[in-house]
Amino acid sequence: MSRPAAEDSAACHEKEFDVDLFVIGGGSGGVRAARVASGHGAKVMLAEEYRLGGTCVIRGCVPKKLFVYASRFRDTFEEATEFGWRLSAPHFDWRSLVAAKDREITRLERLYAAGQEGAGVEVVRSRAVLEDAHTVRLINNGRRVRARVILIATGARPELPHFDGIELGITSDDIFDLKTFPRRLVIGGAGYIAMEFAGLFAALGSDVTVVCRGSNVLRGFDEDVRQAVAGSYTNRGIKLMVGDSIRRLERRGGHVGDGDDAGRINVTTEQGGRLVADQVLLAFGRTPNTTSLGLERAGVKTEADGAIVTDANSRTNISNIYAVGDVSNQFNLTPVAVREGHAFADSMFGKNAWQVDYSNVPTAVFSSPEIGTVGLTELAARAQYLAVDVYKVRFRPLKAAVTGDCEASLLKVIVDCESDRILGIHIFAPEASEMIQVLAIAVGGGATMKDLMSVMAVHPTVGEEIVAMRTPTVRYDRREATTSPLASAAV
Ligand SMILES: Cc1cc2nc3c(=O)[nH]c(=O)nc-3n(C[C@H](O)[C@H](O)[C@H](O)COP(=O)(O)OP(=O)(O)OC[C@H]3O[C@@H](n4cnc5c(N)ncnc54)[C@H](O)[C@@H]3O)c2cc1C
Ligand SMILES: NC(=O)c1ccc[n+]([C@@H]2O[C@H](COP(=O)([O-])OP(=O)(O)OC[C@H]3O[C@@H](n4cnc5c(N)ncnc54)[C@H](O)[C@@H]3O)[C@@H](O)[C@H]2O)c1
Repeated sequence: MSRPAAEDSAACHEKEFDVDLFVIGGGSGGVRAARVASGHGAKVMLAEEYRLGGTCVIRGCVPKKLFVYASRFRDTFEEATEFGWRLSAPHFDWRSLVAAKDREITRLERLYAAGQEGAGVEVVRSRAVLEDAHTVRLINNGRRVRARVILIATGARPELPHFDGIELGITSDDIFDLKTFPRRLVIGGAGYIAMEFAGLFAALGSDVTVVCRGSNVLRGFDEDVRQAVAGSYTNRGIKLMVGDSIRRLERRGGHVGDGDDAGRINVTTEQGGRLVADQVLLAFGRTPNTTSLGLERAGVKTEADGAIVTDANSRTNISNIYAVGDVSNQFNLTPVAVREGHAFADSMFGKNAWQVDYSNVPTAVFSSPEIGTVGLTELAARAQYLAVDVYKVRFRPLKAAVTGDCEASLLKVIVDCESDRILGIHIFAPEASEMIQVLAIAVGGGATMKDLMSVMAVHPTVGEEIVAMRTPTVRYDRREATTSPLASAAV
């Protein structure tokens, strides 16, 4: 598609601007916004300082999921023998996995570049910073670009607290490219990244310890799911040190840069625990990329944590500057960044203005088994609604009957008693991410428990359990101040 010349495009009629839209950051939110805006006829320039595709493609969702796939072969090999297969001892080669991952993200990066080019977006490989509310400076060559509208889509980076020796740790940015497989991995934090990498590295053969500051992992998730995943990880040999955090890291020998990036690290925890690790993964959350971006020169307001303050249209306090994705630190998920970028571009440059609906954003943790969740947790529902029914079932998938796996899957549905509407669904089971994607359609559409029960099952599947629920396990009723166990289901 040919790009409209500056003089032809709507805003660049005003000759004071070089482009209609300047996008800072070529990650999930930025590339979507740039492509869609260009499709609406805007003259668009996008600056990316590292690699096109951003966190998700280069060092987030995609490489992580590839590693998760790799890790699941361990169970598959073991289970296969129960189903009659005879295999010679499988051997895992870390470097081959890293190389396969590199091939795929390079392919995706090229696709992203082609997508931008095909849409007529001018991509510049440079860090970009704001000079004022309409001027962006490219650090590579000092060029100044005047833009009618600026979109900040710079994402986030790993948050690092302060403790001695923290520089010996690595973050999720580094873990995908380690030269040597870490036989002993200590992980600080117990959120998404900690739990996903704990699970996958344990399955690949690492001895994993998670140091969790809180009383349980995955704060904010449904309590039953938190307990289920903690129990499952413990059964799989992952050590969970709850109520503790890392105090100090010290090198024990070996040198960084000697070709072996596993240097053996002594880890001391606040509770006096001592551990030895080849690598220490720091997974303490992420902080918005707003440092040295020139926001103060443009007058853009941020929160104390650096997040850009935006309204429901992703607009900042400066009327021509917008921000989407992790840089506004709300739902730090790829599909949210993408949708924010799309809504911004349609609303600003197309004929259809719309806003992102943040209710019922589904999410998954790619542990094994997975967690899938949408809507309110049981505790949140009980706080917000007068009467809540909780349907809960624990079961063993059919495959487990043959493999002898004793791990129970969990399905949980939270329902508003007054309207019968489903408020939340929480799953800890194989393929929970796939199930929750589809169930989110029902929850977002206002489905009731009666609707769910009326659906015919697909048999034999894991998902059929969710349409087979008939009686609530427990009812919390503040109208009558009662809590009644309603079913003796095996929970
Ligand atoms: C390990 C990990 C796993 C994850 N897994 C999932 C998952 O399974 N599912 C999910 O939904 N989400 C996942 N996420 C979150 C997801 O990656 C982010 O929410 C998403 O990438 C945010 O998109 P974004 O466009 O806001 O920012 P990003 O994708 O981070 O893009 C920002 C881009 O801006 C560039 N940049 C920054 N500053 C400048 C500047 N001044 N000039 C030029 N360029 C700049 C950066 O280099 C980067 O490419 C994961 C994150 C991590 C870290
Ligand atoms: N599957 C997915 O969708 C997926 C996967 C990975 C990451 N992400 C996104 O990336 C974000 C970042 O992931 P994350 O796991 O780093 O963050 P997180 O917010 O999920 O978890 C951070 C963890 O660090 C702990 N923590 C924070 N500060 C600490 C300190 N000083 N000492 C000890 N513990 C501390 C918290 O208690 C928590 O357990 C996620 O919130 C999510 O939005 C999503």
